[in-house]
Parts: sequence; structure tokens; C-alpha cells
Amino acid sequence: MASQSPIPVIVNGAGGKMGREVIKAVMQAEDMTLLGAVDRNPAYNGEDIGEIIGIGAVEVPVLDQLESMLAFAAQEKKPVAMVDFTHPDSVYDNVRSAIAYGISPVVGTTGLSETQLQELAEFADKASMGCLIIPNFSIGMVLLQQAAIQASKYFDHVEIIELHHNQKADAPSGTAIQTAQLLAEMGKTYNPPQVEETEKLAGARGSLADEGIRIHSIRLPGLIAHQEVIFGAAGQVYTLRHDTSDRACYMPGVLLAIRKVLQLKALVYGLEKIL
Ligand SMILES: NC(=O)C1=CN([C@@H]2O[C@H](COP(=O)(O)OP(=O)(O)OC[C@H]3O[C@@H](n4cnc5c(N)ncnc54)[C@H](OP(=O)(O)O)[C@@H]3O)[C@@H](O)[C@H]2O)C=CC1
Ligand SMILES: O=C(O)C1=N[C@H](C(=O)O)C[C@H](O)C1
Repeated sequence: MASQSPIPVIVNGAGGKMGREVIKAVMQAEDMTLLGAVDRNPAYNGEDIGEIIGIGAVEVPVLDQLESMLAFAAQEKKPVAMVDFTHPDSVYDNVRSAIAYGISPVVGTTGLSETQLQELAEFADKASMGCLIIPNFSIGMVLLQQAAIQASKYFDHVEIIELHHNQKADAPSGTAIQTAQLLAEMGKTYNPPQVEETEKLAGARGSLADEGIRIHSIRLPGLIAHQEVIFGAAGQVYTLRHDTSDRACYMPGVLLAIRKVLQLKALVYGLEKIL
């Protein structure tokens, strides 16, 4: 694995909760090297990212401008990957800039709209660049989604509950939206109405996603990231649940995506496509 020269990696959102985990994972991966760390927080600018995240100096200063980092990385002789864990407001522009500079994006940031995803796919296609957009990097969630797809063949009623920490900007979660899409792709409409419903408080029945699937979002301190997919039928309830207790759970998926993105020439959405 380490016989070839290591993959240069930029981490955008390096000082955030996920960015910090990615820095540690890349530092430990023998086939990768940390080329750059970007974070908009002015307090981090010029500081060693290793010192900031508590692993000791790694000789990589934080830059606060992604554009400067990408311009520098574009001079590399080897293909470079950029991991983005930032914010729904910035991720679209970050991905466009990376592709424009010939840097391959691995995107964990959620909150991209359908239109934005479509535009990024067209942009990556035109540039013949790989781009991975992964709403959830944990293997447990891929397995839950596969189990849900199986169950959807036998159950016509399903709702999703996603539960996250209360620092999360977007709702519903990217994972819940993707789970609903996967179920919708099974070619049926769920939850045929049984009675005429009235919401006495707006939002009581959650948000309505594709094909009649409802998503309920809970935000509380003490939570990290959790999801239930609940199927119901006469006389039975089938519940699938995934819980995260540490953001380290996402790192095998992130490292796999960094390795894979450099082999791609188009945008790919979802971890299940690269396993
Ligand atoms: N795909 C997956 O498996 C996972 C995806 N996520 C997603 O990743 C994203 C980041 O999550 P998390 O690390 O928990 O969030 P954090 O808020 O901890 O970190 C986000 C980082 O991005 C920076 N940032 C915020 N807004 C902007 C902006 N407009 N432009 C540039 N940088 C910005 C923050 O800086 P500052 O502190 O200054 O605001 C911070 O450094 C979210 O969308 C989340 O849903 C999270 C976990 C797993
Ligand atoms: O914000 C988070 O924490 C998470 N975001 C992703 C999402 O929106 O699905 C993935 C995971 O749920 C954690």
C-alpha cells in the first residue's frame, strides 16, 4: 500500500468536529499525506493544525482561504483530494472551486439541494473529474439502508426519525433524505392515507419526503447521530436503528473515499456505490 507515493489531501473545515477526526485519520494513513488544512476561523489562521486539534505539531499551518489552498495544491505533480466537512451554505462553491482547480472533492457536508447536486454532477462530468458526495460515511448506515430496501418490498407503511446533536445546521439530515430516496426508488408510494388528518400544530407529522415518506427530526444535546426507519403493518412493527457514539465511525469510509475519488471521472453519490 505505501510503496507508491502518498495521496496529498486537503481538509476543508479542519477545525470542525468532523474536520479534526479527518486530520487524525489522514495523519495515521500510510498512503496519504496532509497537504493542507483550511478553516475560516481567524483564530486558527497560520497556526499548526496538529497543535489546534491536540496531536502535536504536524508542520501544516491552517489557511483561512480555500481558494489560495486550491491554487497551491494545483501545482502538485500528483492528483490531490479535498475533503469537505463545512456547512450547507459553502459546500456548493467549495466543490465547484475544487473541480475548477483540478482537485477531487470528497464531500461529507450535507444540505446540498437536488438542483445543486445536478449542477455539480454536470460540472464534474464536463471536467472529467471524480467527485464523491457521501451523506453518511458509516458502514452501519449503509447496512441499515440495505435492510430498509429489503423491508420495503413487504411493508407499505414507513416513517423515518433522525436524531442529532443540537449544533446541526440542516434538517432533515442528509442521511434521512437519502434513505427516503432509496425507498422511493423501489417504485412504490408509501403510507396510503387511512383517515383525513389535521395537524393541530404545524409540523406535527414531520416533513413529507419522496413517495409519501415522512421524516421527523430531533435535535438535543447529548445526541451525536442516530436514525430509525420504522415499518408498520397489521399487527407488527419492524424497527431498524443505527447509533453513533464516536465520529471515528466515519473514518474508514472517508479514507476509502479519498482512495477511490482519484480513480473516478464523474460525480458519485452515496458510500454504497464505492464499497
Ligand atoms: N457525511 C457524513 O458521514 C457526515 C456528515 N456530517 C456533515 O458535515 C458537516 C460538518 O459537520 P461538523 O464537523 O459536525 O460541523 P462543525 O460545525 O463542527 O464544523 C464545520 C466547520 O466548517 C466551518 N464552516 C462553517 N460555516 C462555514 C462556511 N460558510 N464556510 C466555510 N467554512 C464554514 C466551521 O467553522 P466555524 O467553527 O468558524 O463556524 C467549522 O470549522 C455538516 O454538514 C454535517 O451534517 C457530519 C458528520 C458525518
Ligand atoms: O451533522 C451530523 O452530525 C451528521 N450529518 C450527516 C447527515 O446530515 O446525515 C451524517 C450524520 O447523520 C451526522
